[in-house]
Parts: sequence; C-alpha cells; structure tokens
Amino acid sequence: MRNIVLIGPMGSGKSTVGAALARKMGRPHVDTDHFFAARHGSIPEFFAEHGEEAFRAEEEKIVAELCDSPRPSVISLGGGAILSRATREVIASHWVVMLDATADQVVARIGDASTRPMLKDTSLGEDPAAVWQRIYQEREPLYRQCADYIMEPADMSIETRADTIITAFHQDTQRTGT
Ligand SMILES: Nc1ncnc2c1ncn2[C@@H]1O[C@H](COP(=O)(O)OP(=O)(O)O)[C@@H](O)[C@H]1O
Ligand SMILES: O=C(O)C1=C[C@@H](OP(=O)(O)O)[C@@H](O)[C@H](O)C1
Ligand SMILES: [Mg+2]
Repeated sequence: MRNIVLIGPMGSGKSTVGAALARKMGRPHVDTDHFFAARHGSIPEFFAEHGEEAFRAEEEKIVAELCDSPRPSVISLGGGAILSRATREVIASHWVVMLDATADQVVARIGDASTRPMLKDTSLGEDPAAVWQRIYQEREPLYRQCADYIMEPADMSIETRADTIITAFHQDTQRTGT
C-alpha cells in the first residue's frame, strides 16, 4: 500500500499542492505540520520553547504514524523531515515526490517568515531568502536521494502541478507494476 509523500524545501507548495492532489485523486490528505500543530500547538511557539531537536523528534514519530495509514493517502511533509534517517527509511516504501523551488519563487510566495521558524535564523546577518538558500543547499542531496519523481521549479499553477504529479504517478505505477 503506497502513500504519495511530498517532500521539498519550505514554500515549495507541499501543503497546497498536496491538498489539490488528494482532492483530485479522491484520497485523504494529511500534512505532518497540521498534525503536529493539532497535537502540540503552534510550531513557531514549540520551536521557541523546546528548540529544533525536540521538534524533529516529534516530527519523526508523526511521519511514521501517518505513513502507516490504513488508506492510501497523500502526505505532505515539513521541509526538514527528511533530515531524519528513520524518516528517510519510512518513506522509501512509498511514492515520494520532491517539489523543487527557487529562493525567488518562495520569497514571493511566503512573504514574511513569521510562520516558519527556520527562516528566522538570521544570526549570520542573512535575510530570509539567504537563510532559505543555505538550508536548501544543505538538504538538496537528501531530497533528491529520497525522490521517485522530481518536479522542477517551473512556474506552474497549483492545479497543473497536481495534474502533472498524477500523470507521473500513473506512468510509474504502470511501469513498475506496483
Ligand atoms: N505553484 C504555485 N504557484 C503559486 N503559489 C504557490 C504555488 N505553490 C504554492 N504556492 C503558495 O505558496 C505558499 C506556500 O505554499 P505551501 O504549500 O505552504 O508550501 P510548503 O508546504 O512546501 O511550505 C502558499 O501561500 C501557497 O498558496
Ligand atoms: O524546513 C523546515 O525545517 C520546516 C518547514 C516547515 O514546513 P513547510 O516545509 O511545509 O513550510 C515546518 O515543518 C517547520 O517550520 C520547519
Ligand atoms: Mg507545508
């Protein structure tokens, strides 16, 4: 039983494209960040109070729980979830899509960084776009290594992205017989 798992950098559209994809496929959509917030409250507040390491530990448990869902689902991960080796192993048995993006696209989309605590790390004197770029470069090899399908950062609407992923999923399913 394979879920469709969306990974990629912050602001690449995992949450919004995941919702559109699930609607079009008639699958449930779950977002690890929404699940986290329902269980632990606001993510920025959790980061401020407990720090990133505690967030990652809870995030890892949530990904494992959600991937174990009884119905094939679309699961949007948070951008840093793939930092966990356990998470990389869990998602390996599902169909994983990397949504790629550029710093310019993301800055235009998410505006201020108040809802994404990772972008607040301006200790090196960087602006949010530079922080995003630095984090992206650190994680890019992991995203690519985990992905069955990579959606390059073309300017496409959310609906078109979802349709493109569905086509790729059906082609891959036919090719591999899974
Ligand atoms: N293809 C797209 N075109 C335009 N805006 C987009 C696109 N994908 C996402 N967005 C917008 O970018 C913002 C961040 O998207 P989101 O799904 O929260 O990203 P992520 O979950 O990867 O951090 C949202 O406001 C969303 O509506
Ligand atoms: O990249 C990251 O480390 C994070 C990305 C966020 O999710 P999105 O990628 O959905 O924005 C959220 O999990 C948290 O703020 C940390
Ligand atoms: Mg998201």
